[in-house]
Amino acid sequence: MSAMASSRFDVLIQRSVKAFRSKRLALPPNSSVGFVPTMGALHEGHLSLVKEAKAKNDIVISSIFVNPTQFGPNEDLDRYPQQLQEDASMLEDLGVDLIFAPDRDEMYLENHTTFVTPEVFEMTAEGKARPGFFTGVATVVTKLFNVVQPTNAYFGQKDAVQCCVIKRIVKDLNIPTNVVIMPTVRESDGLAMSSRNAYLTVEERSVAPVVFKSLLAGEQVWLDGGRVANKEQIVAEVEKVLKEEPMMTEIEYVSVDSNINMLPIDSVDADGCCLSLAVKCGEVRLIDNIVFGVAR
Ligand SMILES: Nc1ncnc2c1ncn2[C@@H]1O[C@H](COP(=O)(O)OP(=O)(O)OP(=O)(O)O)[C@@H](O)[C@H]1O
Ligand SMILES: CC(C)(CO)[C@@H](O)C(=O)[O-]
Ligand code: BAL
Repeated sequence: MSAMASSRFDVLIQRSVKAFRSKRLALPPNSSVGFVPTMGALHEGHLSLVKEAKAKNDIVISSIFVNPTQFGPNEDLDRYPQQLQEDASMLEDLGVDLIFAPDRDEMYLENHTTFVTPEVFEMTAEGKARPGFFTGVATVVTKLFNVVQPTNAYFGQKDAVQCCVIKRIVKDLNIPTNVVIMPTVRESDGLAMSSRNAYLTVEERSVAPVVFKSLLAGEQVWLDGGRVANKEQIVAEVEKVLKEEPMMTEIEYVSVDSNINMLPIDSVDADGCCLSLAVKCGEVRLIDNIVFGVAR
């Protein structure tokens, strides 16, 4: 993250835990605090979380931090999009009260050794695809919660397993924060908004909506079967639709799981499921999911 040598956002953005804490302590006592953690490069998906936080809380705080511990060795940590000034401007326009945007060294002191590992979620399809990812997420979110001390924290359904992980750490570690999950915001052609969509070429972007279309085709199998279907039928339909698009170069997984905890289920009855996938569109990894049946 580039150094912020004196900008008009100096009051809004706090870069150290110490400075942030003194601002946090100065907030009116008993104010409800809504918190939206992000990695920046904000889009309407993030902003939907901020708007909800604004509507339901006295104070809104957002964080912008590209968390190194959740990136695998061959992932995009060093080229993850960064645009702190633009992000701060968008958050200011929405009435965000404070932004916590620490440097890596501020969040992870030398010899940092304590990690939060939500082991069971390593068994999810996304957990298997990104070993260590959920340990990185759980660790940084625990740290952020300890710094920010939010009343309510807002996360997007697009990252379905992440939502389950956060709910679980809050429960397991007695963190006094209410976790709110918001629906996935999509482009008009159905593509789930994501900061990494910026990596797509024009051609890739034009075919990327097939991801959402394939999920809907999977749901249709379930609907056509009278809201009962075996997982294999659903997965086969999703894969068929994806394979019709040559620019979808690799299907990492298509998975049908419990819509409560994202762990595998045997069959998909009227209680529904979460149908999720990860694919490579060219070199860009896209994830998406839909829930059918009972809402999460
Ligand atoms: N399309 C979306 N709709 C709703 N929430 C979203 C959407 N995209 C991201 N979020 C949520 O915003 C929060 C911050 O996510 P993050 O900064 O990683 O953005 P991202 O677009 O998911 O990035 P990436 O492309 O790296 O996955 C998370 O809770 C995430 O689930
Ligand atoms: C929750 C989060 C901010 C933790 O780094 C990140 O995983 C994200 O942006 O979804
Ligand atoms: N939105 C989840 C963050 C990540 O993929 O690293």
